[in-house]
Amino acid sequence: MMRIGYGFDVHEIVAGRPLVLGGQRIPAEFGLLGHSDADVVLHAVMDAMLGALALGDIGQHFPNTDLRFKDANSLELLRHVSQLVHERGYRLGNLDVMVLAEAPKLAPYSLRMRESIAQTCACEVDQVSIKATTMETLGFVGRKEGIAAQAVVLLVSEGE
Ligand SMILES: Nc1ccn([C@@H]2O[C@H](COP(=O)(O)O)[C@@H](O)[C@H]2O)c(=O)n1
Ligand SMILES: C[C@@]1(CO)OP(=O)(O)OP(=O)(O)OC[C@H]1O
Repeated sequence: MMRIGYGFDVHEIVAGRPLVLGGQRIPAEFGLLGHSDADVVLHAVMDAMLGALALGDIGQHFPNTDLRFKDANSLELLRHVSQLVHERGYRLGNLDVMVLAEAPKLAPYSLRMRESIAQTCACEVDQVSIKATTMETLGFVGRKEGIAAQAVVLLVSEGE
């Protein structure tokens, strides 16, 4: 049995916060606004994993009104979601992420992001893909007002 899931998230660019994407601190003169560490990549990945099993979304599992998640490390939230997937009898087949960011250039950090996700989800690095695109200066991404990420995930029944 296989299940597919899709996730999307956006966070606003602000000064004075670290930029954390895919569980990695990325050098930049700005960060992202959020209740948690605002890791838009991991948020899209978690929503895709939850969506694949019709388990709701991250806002339901980790409410942004709950002080336990203030400045939360999203890798810890991903570990929890990955555990839920295993408890339901599934494992990650593969996941593919598209990051929409005008800056910074993310390709140099892609492997490290993939490694942190793979380690947290107990899978191989080649099961995790992270790509990035600019929006060619168009829209809120193009104006450097925010960064967005989309993710698709395939989950496979344990044993298959
Ligand atoms: N934040 C980004 C955006 C893009 N890249 C890489 O550059 C390539 C060209 O981007 P376009 O938006 O002009 O198509 C893209 O394919 C990525 O390899 C990046 O690393 N970080
Ligand atoms: C991850 C959570 C945790 O409080 O925080 P935020 O940083 O607000 O991120 P968002 O993607 O807006 O919502 C999900 C929340 O569950």
